[in-house]
Amino acid sequence: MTVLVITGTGTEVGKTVVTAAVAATARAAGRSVAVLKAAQTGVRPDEPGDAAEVARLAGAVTTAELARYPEPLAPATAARRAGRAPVHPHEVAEAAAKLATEHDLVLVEGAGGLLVRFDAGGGTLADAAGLLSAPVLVVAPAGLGTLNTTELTARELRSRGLDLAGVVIGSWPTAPDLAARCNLADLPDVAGAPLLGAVPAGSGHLEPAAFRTAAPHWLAPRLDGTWDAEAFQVREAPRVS
Ligand SMILES: Nc1ncnc2c1ncn2[C@@H]1O[C@H](COP(=O)(O)OP(=O)(O)OP(=O)(O)O)[C@@H](O)[C@H]1O
Ligand SMILES: C[C@H](N)[C@H](N)CCCCCC(=O)O
Ligand SMILES: [Mg+2]
Repeated sequence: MTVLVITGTGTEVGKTVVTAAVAATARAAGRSVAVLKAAQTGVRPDEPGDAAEVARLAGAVTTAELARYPEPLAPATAARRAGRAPVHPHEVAEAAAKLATEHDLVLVEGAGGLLVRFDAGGGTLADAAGLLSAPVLVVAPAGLGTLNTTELTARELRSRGLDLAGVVIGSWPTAPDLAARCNLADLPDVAGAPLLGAVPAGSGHLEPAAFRTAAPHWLAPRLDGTWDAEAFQVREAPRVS
């Protein structure tokens, strides 16, 4: 019964693909998994959201979404503009805690980066992680620019006393440039936490069966009730030269 909060250095960095990879890895280890998308923005009511995308790629997982706002904005802004109730951090925490009573692993995906606002009071995913005392996984881009945003995110987590489980690269290029290769060594340094995996670019477009077979090779979470960074491995990590 583990809750893992999955955030990123920003939007479109691969949180959903990484969430699917973690879910598929847990499923392959025989664990029951729930995925909670705290608030979905930028998706119409009839379209699949991030939680559905995780289920498509990872297989049988419970999905939950607390609110959906069609405009592609921060949840607080989208809720305000839609004249709808926002999602508050305590609601995210309560929903995750309930799912955790029924599943071995609960993955909570935010919207955009750590401090994106969910409500008019400035509530964020970081607040939900604090209420849950849950470890946080940070998804980061591979290339130039990622060191700054990863360190900012790590510092914010640390200043709140939150547990940074580690960093996962959301999309590792087929032909990594010098910055990407150097970042394999620099990311754990600036984050003060291990690099726990790297999902190859294009993986989100694999057939689901191929995704599920490959995912455990990108990262290896231990799912026995604790989150152990040591158990994650970057396999076949490219050499830095
Ligand atoms: N490893 C990958 N393989 C294939 N596509 C990827 C990969 N990483 C990211 N993408 C693509 O990049 C886009 C953004 O990825 P994703 O949806 O996972 O981002 P996100 O961080 O979850 O964004 P959001 O803040 O909207 O939740 C998507 O179109 C996705 O298909
Ligand atoms: C619409 C998008 N894909 C995400 N769901 C929301 C991202 C909000 C980012 C806000 C910001 O940091 O400026
Ligand atoms: Mg997403």
